Amino acid sequence: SKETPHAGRSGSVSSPPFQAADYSQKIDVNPPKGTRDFPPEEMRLRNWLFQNFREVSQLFGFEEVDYPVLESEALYIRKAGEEIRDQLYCFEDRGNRRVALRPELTPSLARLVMQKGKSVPLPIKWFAVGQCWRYERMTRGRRREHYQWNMDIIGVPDVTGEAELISSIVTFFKRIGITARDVGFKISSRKVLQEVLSFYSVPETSFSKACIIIDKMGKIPLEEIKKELNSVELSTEAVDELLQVLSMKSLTELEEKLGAAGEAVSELKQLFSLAEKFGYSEWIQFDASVVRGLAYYTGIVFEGFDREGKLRAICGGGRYDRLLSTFGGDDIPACGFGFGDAVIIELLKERKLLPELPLEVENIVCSLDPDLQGAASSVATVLRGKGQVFKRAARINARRLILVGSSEWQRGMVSVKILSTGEQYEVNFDELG
Ligand SMILES: CC(=O)Nc1cnc2ccccc2c1
Repeated sequence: SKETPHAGRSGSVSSPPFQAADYSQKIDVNPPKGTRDFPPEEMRLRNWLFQNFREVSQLFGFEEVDYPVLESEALYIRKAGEEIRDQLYCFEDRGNRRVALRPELTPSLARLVMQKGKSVPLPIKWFAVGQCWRYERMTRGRRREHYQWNMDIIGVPDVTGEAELISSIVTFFKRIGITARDVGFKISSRKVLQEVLSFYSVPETSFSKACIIIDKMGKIPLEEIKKELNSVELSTEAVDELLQVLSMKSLTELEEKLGAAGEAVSELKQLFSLAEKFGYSEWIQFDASVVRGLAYYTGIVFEGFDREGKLRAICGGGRYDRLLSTFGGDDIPACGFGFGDAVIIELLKERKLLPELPLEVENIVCSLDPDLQGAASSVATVLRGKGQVFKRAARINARRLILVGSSEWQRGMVSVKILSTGEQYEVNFDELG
């Protein structure tokens, strides 16, 4: 029997004549489960949000980068029990390669930094706004894609990196009308956990697993948390001590527990004093329960939260000094954050801060006479090309209607109407430019 020909298959097999698909059955006009379309109005809001992401990133001297949405699955195979791993949108492509739609941007950044190696001087300050994917059983009806704004600083070993990143997010919030009364940042360090566990000679491999389990606090019962911590070789004594430290909300309390000599306390104190200098102290608080749900964080971690407590975390980030070595590279200190496009829009809706973004058109050119279509096109072309005369008008926030009428046109004139004021005047076509 004749094999059905494969696309891209060379050789003499003749493929059947192209059959237009038979759409007697109407196709499903909705996008795939968990994904969104962006019709014009939604697209204007998205562009407004992303424009603010980009302008803040550039204010802080970050350069924009991007990576393929499809990456090798190997970038995300971490064995710390992360949710992001269980929900990987992965498959085998036609070349039998294991690939995945990226669930986050940081591994791609690490890959590119390694690829660039010594050719890029440090510190590297890159930002990206990219679509990320997860494959969830639709039982939860949650989205399978979202856009994430990331800013990362590579090559800065001290907490000035984290201080600058938090400052950029505060700057973003202020630009869109969010204040320190609306949101705050919970800040801690994974070195708190490390120093507690070091008292109990817990194996290094348990560290990131313990972080992922602790990140589930408040989402699953405490008994379950304790059991899972036991299962990664934490003794009951270690677990009790840990839970007691994680409930701390003041650095003074933490210092009494861990002492002032350790890196955890000294780095947090340094970060809080830098926050004073940046002028965002009112936005941040120490909260030892923050660990974040990504395995690779090694130091300071932070998350933006809504003070009314109705929404999930707005953004999150921290230091990840070991990520490059897990990819077989040399370690370079790094820190960064991710900021999703979903929760922030929910927050703006809640606070009645969504911007009014009407369709904006500078000029409307209409011919009053069917055989003046060509003339109207000439006018529109001139306006699209230069339109200097109207830039001036635009400065006074004019919205104009340019009318091409036969009598005016015979005198080489077009009439201009400032719609906001109703004022109308004639302009010589030759002077339009
Ligand atoms: C609130 C929301 O949409 N979250 C969301 C949606 N899609 C994702 C896709 C990948 C990773 C995280 C994701 C997170």
